[in-house]
Amino acid sequence: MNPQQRINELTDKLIWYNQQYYQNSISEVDDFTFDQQLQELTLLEKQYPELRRPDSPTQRVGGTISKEFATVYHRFPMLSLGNTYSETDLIEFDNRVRKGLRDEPYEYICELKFDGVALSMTYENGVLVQGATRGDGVRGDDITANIRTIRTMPLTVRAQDDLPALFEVRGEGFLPLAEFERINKEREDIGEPLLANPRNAASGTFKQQDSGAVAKRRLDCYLYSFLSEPNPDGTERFQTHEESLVGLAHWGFNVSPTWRKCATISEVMAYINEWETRRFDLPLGTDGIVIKVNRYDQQRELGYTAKSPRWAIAFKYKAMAASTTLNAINYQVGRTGAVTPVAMLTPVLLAGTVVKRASLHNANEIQRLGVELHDTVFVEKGGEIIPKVTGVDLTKRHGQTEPIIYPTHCPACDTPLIRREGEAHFYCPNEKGCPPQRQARFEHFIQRRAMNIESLGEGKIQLLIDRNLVQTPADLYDLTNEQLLGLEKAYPADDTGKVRVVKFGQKTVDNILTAIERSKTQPFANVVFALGIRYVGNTTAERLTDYFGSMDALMAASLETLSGVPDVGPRIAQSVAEWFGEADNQHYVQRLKAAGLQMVGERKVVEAVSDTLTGKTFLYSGTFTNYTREEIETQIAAHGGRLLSGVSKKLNYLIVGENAGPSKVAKAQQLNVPMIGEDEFTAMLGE
Ligand SMILES: NC(=O)c1ccc[n+]([C@@H]2O[C@H](COP(=O)([O-])OP(=O)(O)OC[C@H]3O[C@@H](n4cnc5c(N)ncnc54)[C@H](O)[C@@H]3O)[C@@H](O)[C@H]2O)c1
Ligand SMILES: [Zn+2]
Repeated sequence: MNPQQRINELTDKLIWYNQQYYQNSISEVDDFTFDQQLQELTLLEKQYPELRRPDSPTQRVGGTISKEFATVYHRFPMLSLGNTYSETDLIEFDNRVRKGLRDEPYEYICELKFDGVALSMTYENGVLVQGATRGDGVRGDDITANIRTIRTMPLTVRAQDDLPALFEVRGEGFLPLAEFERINKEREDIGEPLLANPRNAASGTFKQQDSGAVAKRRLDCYLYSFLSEPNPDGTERFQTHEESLVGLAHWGFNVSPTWRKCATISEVMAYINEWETRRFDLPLGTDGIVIKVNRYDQQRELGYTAKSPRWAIAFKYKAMAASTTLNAINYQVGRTGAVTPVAMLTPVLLAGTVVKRASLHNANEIQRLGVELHDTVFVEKGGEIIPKVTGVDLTKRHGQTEPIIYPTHCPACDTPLIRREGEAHFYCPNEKGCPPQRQARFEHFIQRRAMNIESLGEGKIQLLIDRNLVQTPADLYDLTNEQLLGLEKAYPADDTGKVRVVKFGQKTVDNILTAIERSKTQPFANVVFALGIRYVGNTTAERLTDYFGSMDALMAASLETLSGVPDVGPRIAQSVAEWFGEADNQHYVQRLKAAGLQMVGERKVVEAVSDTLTGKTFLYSGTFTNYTREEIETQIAAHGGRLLSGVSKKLNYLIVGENAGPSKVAKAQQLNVPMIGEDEFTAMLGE
């Protein structure tokens, strides 16, 4: 391939990766591969400057702006950072800095490189007025409503000291690891595809239209930069980056306490080494460290390239990888029947912990990796807690490897597996009889957010199932003291090496029976969630119970009615309708009802006030001065109107509030759906 062809190929590829990464929050390749290709392109362009394309990704910040949000122009451009994976490059960086500053003394501030999304927040007279993404560096997306959901982000800065009337702070928005795990656990629970990694999840979340949905994911942000115009007398608010970090923290901004001032590049190296493993104890993913010249006057002296400051550089850690042997694959069956392959490995030390298993995601992934049994594989730990298999060391492949034959039947109950249209996972369809699915169904039922019978956890359920005392969760309500007292079983050692003994003494039995009795007072929404209908998580359960008010009404609802419930899309509606359509499930619900569980909502069904809105359909978007979300819905229902879940030809009115979703507004315009404000709506009620 000649240089021109290679330059074109790399340019096209990198543009495509950038687009996927910044627009769709998808990583087509790992960062190391991306950075290597970018590096190769940079070198080629240096060698053949005349071949550099005007759209080259070496010349611009990779992000873009989107149509869904209003565009904002940054007062100060938001740049990228030069990056390196090598210590030699760092020493060269240090040499360039020394030369650039003509041997004047200087210091560095080292920070962790947080792996999330760059955000910029503007404050006017101490009030947060705008939050934006980096976009292409010059223009970004206005995501103020989403940024307001960050609990640690001050909406107003109440400082005693004189604040500049206008200033900007910048930082990295991220999804804390614990939150990432929680969301994925919940998604797994209700059969949703899992989020790939915390960085892409954060970036996808910040770009959602519905800030209510954003608020449910507890995003956070670490601030690392302060910008304002100089004081009227020409002096700067802060003289150094260090002062700005201290100042930000003092004003109540969330500054990670992990930064450190370093006098020399060897102190920087020590910081790098120290955090190479310590970073895994932090509450978020990090992928390196950032080194910045401390004094602002020196930063100005060093200046910028087209894309990044010359006074800073990112040192990136190569993903922590180890190589080991793949001994076997364990196929685990989840609550919804999804089969997940887990790699069983010869134990190996990785980022300070011994790793014995790693995720292989699904059948496609096994095929993509081309991995065989007894291969030497690479395992990596990224932001996530569970490491993953990322490749095969083909140089170590020997004659004894065996192709992996993906099971065609459930490893637990031998039912033929099925694959649904467009899904990567295989499923065992034997929901009721498959042992792990049955057990998971019980575990779902007893969890705190459902019926809260957690005293049955840790193997006790398994024993009840093993002894045939319960078939479905409804059987729990028939258990007696005599049946439970004295039950005992020793379970063989698992890979922790401990034999587990499950034993039902009188005290345990009392606790269990009390918890079962008490579960009858759990709210109706918890009962609906406990049923374990695919795609019905806590929030959806609440939406359904609010809307229908009783189990009878919910069971009788048609697919069409279900689809009209706010936040319930066609996919969920279908799943709910199918579930209640099965005779088995109807019988199950009847038994729970007979046991005395809550089958009606506590919130009373809305009382009719008038029929002024009868026959009219509504949808609202944004926030209102005189109504909360709930109140506006109540008003619509109380006056006989109906709420729709999306903009369509069937919609009569879109009620538009502050920060209304631009896509809804655009669609309403396109379909000629009248848009009304809050006051017009109030007038329609005729009150
Ligand atoms: N895998 C892919 O497909 C793919 C595609 C595009 C980009 N990428 C990755 O993204 C990188 C390019 O992204 P980039 O231009 O945002 O550069 P970058 O992420 O390497 O560095 C700049 C960014 O670092 C962040 N940052 C985190 N902590 C910081 C701190 N303490 N101080 C200052 N900034 C901090 C800021 O968001 C800033 O915008 C690439 O090097 C690559 O690794 C990957
Ligand atoms: Zn099965």
